[in-house]
Amino acid sequence: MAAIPSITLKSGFKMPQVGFGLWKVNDNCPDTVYNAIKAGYRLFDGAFDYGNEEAAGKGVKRAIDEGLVKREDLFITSKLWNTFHEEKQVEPIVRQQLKWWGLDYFDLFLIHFPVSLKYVDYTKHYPTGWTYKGDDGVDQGVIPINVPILETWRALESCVEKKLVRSIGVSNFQGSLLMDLLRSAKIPVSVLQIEHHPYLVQPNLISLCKQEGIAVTAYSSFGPQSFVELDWEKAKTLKPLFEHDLIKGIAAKHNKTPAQVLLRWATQRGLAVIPKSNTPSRLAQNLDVVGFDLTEEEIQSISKLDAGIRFNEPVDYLGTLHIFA
Ligand SMILES: NC(=O)C1=CN([C@@H]2O[C@H](COP(=O)(O)OP(=O)(O)OC[C@H]3O[C@@H](n4cnc5c(N)ncnc54)[C@H](OP(=O)(O)O)[C@@H]3O)[C@@H](O)[C@H]2O)C=CC1
Ligand SMILES: O=C1CO[C@H](CO)[C@@H](O)[C@@H]1O
Repeated sequence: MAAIPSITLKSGFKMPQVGFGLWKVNDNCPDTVYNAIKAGYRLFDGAFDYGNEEAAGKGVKRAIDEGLVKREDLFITSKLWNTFHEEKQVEPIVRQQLKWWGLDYFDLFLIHFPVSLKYVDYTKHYPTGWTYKGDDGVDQGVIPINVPILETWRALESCVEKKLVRSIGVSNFQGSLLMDLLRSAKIPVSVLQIEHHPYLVQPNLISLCKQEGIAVTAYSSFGPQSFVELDWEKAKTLKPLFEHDLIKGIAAKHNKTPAQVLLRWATQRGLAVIPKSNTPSRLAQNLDVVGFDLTEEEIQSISKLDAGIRFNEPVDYLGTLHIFA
């Protein structure tokens, strides 16, 4: 299997181009992380919101204790949840997340969504998520607060200065908001993590990042699949990419699986990917996505499936919760 290339970030640190996503990795998370390291994964994409940072840290610790890897061989990403955007909340929660992982620094820390919500006591409601119930058992929804992104960014810059975090970035930002942040960031935005699959290609946003030297990480690379798993109606209305004739045809030509073609379509265009799998054979297969090349024509034909369909849209859930009422 071909070695995983690295992307040099604006911070100067290197990020592996293929990593392992930790959302919905719940049962046996320590073993999954340990087995992923054994299979060759070096980047793990976590978040406060995934509720499994302590469990993931156990897998990392076991791999380090057994001498499979050293800390510096790994690239650990985590994210700031929406309820910690206030300046005073940022550093304490970064320190708490490091504690859960058993680490003294994160390689990368991202603002998870450009959505600032009222602080929730995570010792009572963990993970906080989009819907949490108050002590009275009533769904309080999520409460917006007036914290500009720059306040949160400054607090993350301070975490870099304190060496709690090596590189910082954002997730789920679109072009204009990213451009606004770039005007004021003192420490560069190293990474933008976005939903990206053939039904949501976002070519202009990716071009902007390329121009600015910001690495782009694609999440939900398999499109509907990740959301069908959650029973989201919108995802069920689209043809699963694994069953799409175009993707299946290209996969057969290269003797690869549709999943590998979808990941290669992204990596060959310079994006990083972070597929998640709870299935050991798929976990291994998703790492083998840099050692073959699609033709330019194949890449273009996959990109033409673009339908501008976004599954992970907070406005959908925020609207449902009537938080602005
Ligand atoms: N910044 C953000 O807001 C977000 C970040 N992310 C990050 O991106 C990661 C990946 O995205 P995510 O949405 O989880 O999902 P993926 O796009 O990685 O898809 C996961 C789904 O595909 C299945 N699958 C995985 N590999 C294969 C394969 N080779 N063949 C067939 N099926 C396969 C999995 O099943 P099974 O597990 O059963 O094998 C699961 O149902 C997340 O884990 C998270 O780290 C994701 C969403 C939002
Ligand atoms: O990263 C994630 C995947 O998407 C979910 C739904 O928006 C988020 O809650 C989660 O944090």
